[in-house]
Amino acid sequence: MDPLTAFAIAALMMLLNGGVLGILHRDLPEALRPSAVSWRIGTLLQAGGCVLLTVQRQLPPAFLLPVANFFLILGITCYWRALRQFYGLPDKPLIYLPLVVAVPGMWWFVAVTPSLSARLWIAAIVWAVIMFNCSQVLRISPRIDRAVSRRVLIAIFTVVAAFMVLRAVLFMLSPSPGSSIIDHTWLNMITPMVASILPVTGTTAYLLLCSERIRRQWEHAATTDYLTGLVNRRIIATTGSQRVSQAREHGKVFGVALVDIDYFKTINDRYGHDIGDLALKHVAARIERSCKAEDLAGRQGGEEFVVLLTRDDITQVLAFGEKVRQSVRSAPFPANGTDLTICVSIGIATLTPADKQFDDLLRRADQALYSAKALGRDRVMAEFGHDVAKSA
Ligand SMILES: Nc1nc2c(ncn2[C@@H]2O[C@H](COP(=O)(O)OP(=O)(O)OP(=O)(O)O)[C@@H](O)[C@H]2O)c(=O)[nH]1
Repeated sequence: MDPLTAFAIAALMMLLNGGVLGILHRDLPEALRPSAVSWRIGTLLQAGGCVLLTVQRQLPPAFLLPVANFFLILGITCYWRALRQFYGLPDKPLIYLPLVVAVPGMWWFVAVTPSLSARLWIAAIVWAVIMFNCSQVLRISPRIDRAVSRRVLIAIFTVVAAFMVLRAVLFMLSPSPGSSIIDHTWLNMITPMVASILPVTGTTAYLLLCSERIRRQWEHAATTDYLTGLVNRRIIATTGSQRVSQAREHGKVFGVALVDIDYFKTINDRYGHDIGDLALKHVAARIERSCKAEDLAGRQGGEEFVVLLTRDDITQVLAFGEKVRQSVRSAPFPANGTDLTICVSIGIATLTPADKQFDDLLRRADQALYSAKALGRDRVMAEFGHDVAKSA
């Protein structure tokens, strides 16, 4: 097989991948589509560049080589753009700078001062710069994305960049360098294969990156309360059961605080549901501020929140409840031009040997909360009628 046939096969594979991505991208969520479209354009441009390289014997090099390189470099620039869009980074015209510099340079070293080695170096540097930036976009986002496909893409960008530089170096070191990129050297043979790694294998890795993002979004939606951002009832129940076992194993005090906004219906009726929602977010934020890293706060439903606490002794659990109550009371929040002070009632229960499961603990915290409401609200009650504020 000669290098031109290899370029033709590579172009065909890229076209197929670009076509498949074109069909599949409609299945992606709205937020991922701009990035998928950029990736698809990148793949089709790469294919276009390879098609042009297959007909290079038929067209004048001064026209063909700059145009083919324009397609190829714009293609990888589109990958860079696609990754920036994927991670929500703003569009930056500067990403087209390598293209703007490289294409006239290519033309110069074909038409004015012909030099294959200069062209190879321009290609090597430009590809390395763009590949490096693509991997940087992926590298700075590990907290958002721990997908294996992210690491695969970084590896692909690194391999392609390294190959382009190696190709220029080997060409310079070769005792009898070929006069064009269609000579039958092993380097020219593997060039189309390495060039197709990105649009072919890279596209698969990119699609897996998208599917991992979708999976995470589903997982987040299934575990998080959409309004407050706290975990939902389901996670509280499963984590609560785990913490019961852990507390028994390590001899720690495990407590539950049920936090309920007082007269919440009145807030809704007087100020409207939107302000009610703001009040829920406000209380959620005050609770989170009072939590330690190992605590877990969640929304149980309506205007009720739950906090799972592991402490050294019971007084620390009770102190947490009082801290939350005072934190909410002391921080009015803006509602329709006025500062609204809201209060919460809190019921607290700690794990006892008699508790069989997490629900038993939750039930006793609920009874304590009921007492706090019955005694006039804006207070913390522990189980068995222990009024925290009064005893402090
Ligand atoms: N804005 C808003 N309101 C909600 C939401 N979920 C439940 N509610 C409202 O919360 C109110 C709860 O009212 P009640 O159970 O009577 O509680 P309350 O008025 O706080 O009374 P106490 O708890 O006894 O002090 C109802 O009006 C529900 O419509 C929500 O997500 N957003």
